[in-house]
Amino acid sequence: MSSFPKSTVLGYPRIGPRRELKRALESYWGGRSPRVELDRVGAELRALTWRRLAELGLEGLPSNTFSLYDQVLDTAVLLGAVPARYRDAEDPYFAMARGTEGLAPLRMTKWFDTNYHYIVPEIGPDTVFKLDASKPLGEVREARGLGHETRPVVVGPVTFLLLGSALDRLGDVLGCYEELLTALAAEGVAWVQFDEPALVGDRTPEELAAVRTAYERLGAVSGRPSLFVASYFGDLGESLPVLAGTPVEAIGIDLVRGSAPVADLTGKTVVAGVVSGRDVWRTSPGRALAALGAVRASRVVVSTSCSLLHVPYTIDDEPSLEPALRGRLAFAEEKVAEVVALAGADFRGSVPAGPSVALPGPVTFDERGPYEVRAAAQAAHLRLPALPTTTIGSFPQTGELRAARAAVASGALSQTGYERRVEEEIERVIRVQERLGLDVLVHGEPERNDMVQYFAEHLDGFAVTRNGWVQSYGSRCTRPPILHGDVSRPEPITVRWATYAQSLTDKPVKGMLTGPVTIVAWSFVRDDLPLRDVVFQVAAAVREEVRDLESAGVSIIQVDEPALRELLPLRRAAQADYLEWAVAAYRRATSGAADRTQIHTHLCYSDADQILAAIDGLDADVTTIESARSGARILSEVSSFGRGLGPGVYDIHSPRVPGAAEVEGLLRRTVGVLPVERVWVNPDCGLKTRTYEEVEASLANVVEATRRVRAELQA
Ligand SMILES: CN1c2c(nc(N)[nH]c2=O)NC[C@@H]1CNc1ccc(C(=O)N[C@@H](CCC(=O)N[C@@H](CCC(=O)N[C@@H](CCC(=O)O)C(=O)O)C(=O)O)C(=O)O)cc1
Ligand SMILES: N[C@@H](CCS)C(=O)O
Ligand SMILES: [Zn+2]
Repeated sequence: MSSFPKSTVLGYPRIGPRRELKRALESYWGGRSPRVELDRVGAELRALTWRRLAELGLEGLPSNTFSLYDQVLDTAVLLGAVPARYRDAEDPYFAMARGTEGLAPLRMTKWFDTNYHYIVPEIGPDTVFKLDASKPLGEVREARGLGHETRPVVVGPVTFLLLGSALDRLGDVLGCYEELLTALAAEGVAWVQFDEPALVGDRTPEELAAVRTAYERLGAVSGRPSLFVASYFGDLGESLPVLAGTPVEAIGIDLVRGSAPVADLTGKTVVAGVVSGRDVWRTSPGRALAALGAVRASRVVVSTSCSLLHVPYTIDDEPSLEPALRGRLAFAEEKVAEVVALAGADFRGSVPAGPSVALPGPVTFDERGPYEVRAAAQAAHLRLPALPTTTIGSFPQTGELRAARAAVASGALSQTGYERRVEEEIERVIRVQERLGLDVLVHGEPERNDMVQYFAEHLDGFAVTRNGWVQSYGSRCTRPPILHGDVSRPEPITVRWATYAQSLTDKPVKGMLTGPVTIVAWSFVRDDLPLRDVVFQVAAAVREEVRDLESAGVSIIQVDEPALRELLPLRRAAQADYLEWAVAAYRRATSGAADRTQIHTHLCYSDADQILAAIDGLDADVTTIESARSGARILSEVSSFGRGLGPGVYDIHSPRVPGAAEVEGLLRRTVGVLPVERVWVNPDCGLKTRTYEEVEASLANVVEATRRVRAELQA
C-alpha cells in the first residue's frame, strides 16, 4: 500500500477562471457549437487544474472532480441510475439535468448547507444498477497522459443512497462500487476518495449499520486501491467510530466546522481539513497547526475542510479589492498554497487553541399589531380582489441589461445612461403586468445583477468581486459578496426604483428586498463575530430600508428569505437555536412597518417541511412558497398558518408554459385546502431566468385560470 501524499484538496472549482465551462455549455445547449467543442473546453479546464495544483506544490491531486453539470448526477450515471424515460433522449445526461421538450428534469436541491445545488437521484425498486466507469477511468488516464497520478473522487454509496432516499438498495449498489474498485485497481490507481458528507448529520442505527456494511464490503475487495472516506461540513460524531472500525485506510475530517476527534485513530491516516473550503479567509497558521497537532493517528495529511468548489479561483483576478482586505483573503489557489505550506511545517506537539464563545445578541421585535388588526387595515387600504394575482419580483434579466451593466463597468456607458435604461425596463415590466391584468405589480428588479450582490454593493461592510464566480448549479454562477466589517446602510437602496414604478400605475407595486438571513447565507462572512450577530446587523439595515419604502408610499413590501432553510444546522441539536435567532432577525427587519403595510415573504425550496413552524414564526402577512413541484403535501402543512398564502401555481425553473387548465387545476386544489380569502396566486419564484415570451404566455394563463375560479366563487 502506498502512503497517502502529505498534502491534498478534496476538490476544486470547475466552471473555469473566466467561466469558460458556462459559456461552452450554454453554447452547446443553444445549438451554437458541437459537442466536441464542449468536450475540448472540459479537457482544457481539467488540464489547467492539474497543472496549477502541481505547480503550487500539492502532492495528492484529485481527479473526477470535474463535472459537466453536477457530481451527484455523474454518480447516478456511473451507477446506471438513469430513469427509463431519459434513456432515449438525444443526450440523456443533460435531459436529466435540464429536461427536454416534453420531459421534465430531475429534481434539484441544495447540497447540504451550501448554495450549490445537486440533481436528486431518482431511485426506485426497479432501478437496475450497472457500472459505467468511463468518466473516472477516463480522467485518471487523461491526467496520467499529462504526467499526473491522481486520486479519483466519487460520491460514496451511503451518501448517494441517502440523497436518493433509497438506502434499502445498498446491497445492489455496492456491487457496482466493488466493480469500480476492481476497475480502478486494474488501472493502477493507488487511492480512491469516497465522499460521505451525509455522515456529518444525525444518523440512525440502521444508517450507521449501512456505513459499516458498505465499507466492510468495499474493504474486502481483493487487490483494491486504498480507500479514503471523506466527510465534510461538520463533525462525524457517531459515524467516526463506525468508520474507524472498517478496513478503510484514510478518513477525512473537517477540522474547521468540526473539532479534532477524541478517539485515537492509530492504524488510520487522517486527512485533516484545516484550510476552510467554505470561506475566503486566510487560515490562521497557529489554529491550523494546533488542530493538526491534536489528531492522534498513524499519519496526518493536510487538506481542505471540503472541496474548494465553493470558493472562487484566485485573488489575483481581483486587483480592485482594497489592499487591507486583500491581505486577509485566500481563494482556491491561495488555499492550496496554504495547504502546501502547512504540510511542510512540523505540527506535532502544537497546543489546541481555546474555544471561542458566542455571546447572545438582542432579540427584540414586535411593534406590529396582531394579524387580524393588520389584515383589516390592509384590506381597507389595498382593496384587492379575491385571489389576488402577483409575481415574486424579478422579470427576465435580458442580455441587453447585463451588457449595459458591463458597459458601465468598462466606462462605455454613463451611470445616467444606465439608470435611464433601467427605468425603461421598469416601464416595460409595469405595462406588461397591466396588460396581463395582474393585481399586485412588481418593478421587475432590472437594476439587480443578483438579489444578494446588489444589496451588498449598497451596504457598508461588504466588498464585491469582479471575477469571484462560484458555481450555483449547472452553468449558473454567483459572485458571493465578502462581508468583512460592520454592516450599515449609508442611504436608501431600492426606494427610487420602487417609487418610480409606483408612479407609472394605479395598481399597488410591491417593494422588493432580500432578507437578512439570505444576504448573509449567500455571502462569505467574517468569522470574528457569531453569525447571529452579523445577521442582526444586516437586519437593522433592511429594517431601515423597509421604513424608507413605507415612508415613500409603498404599501406592500416583500422581504425574501429563500435561504432560511439552507442555513439550518445539519445536526438537530443545533437547529432550534438557529431557527429562533433567524426568525427574530427577520422580524427585526420587518416589524418596523405599520399595520396597514402588508409584509410579504418568499421562500422557494421544496424541502421547507422541516422549518414550517419557523416560516409561520416570520409572521409575514403573506407567504409565497414553492409548491408546483412539491404537490399538495405542502398545502395541508401550511394551512394552519392563519395568514395570507401564495403556493406557487407554476414551476419557473423550466421553459415550459403551463396551460390555463393546468393552473386552474392547481388553484382549485389550493382553494380546496386553504380558506379562499387567504389565497394568493403567483408563480413559484422569480422570473429572471426566463424569457419575456415564456413569462407573458405563462402569466396570461395564470390570470385566465384565476378569472375562471373567481367567477365560480361569485356564482
Ligand atoms: C435564487 N438563487 C440565487 C442563489 N444565490 C444567489 N446569490 N442569488 C440567487 O438568485 N442561490 C439559489 C438560487 C440559485 N439560482 C440562480 C439562478 C440564476 C443565476 C444566474 O443566472 N447567474 C448568472 C449571473 C448573475 C449575475 O451576476 N449577473 C451579472 C453579471 C452578468 C455577466 O455575466 N456579465 C457578462 C457581461 C455582460 C454580457 O455581455 O452579457 C460578463 O461578466 O462576462 C449582471 O447581471 O450584471 C450567471 O450568468 O450564471 C444564479 C443562481
Ligand atoms: N425576488 C426574487 C426572489 C428570488 S428567490 C426574484 O423574484 O427573483
Ligand atoms: Zn425564489
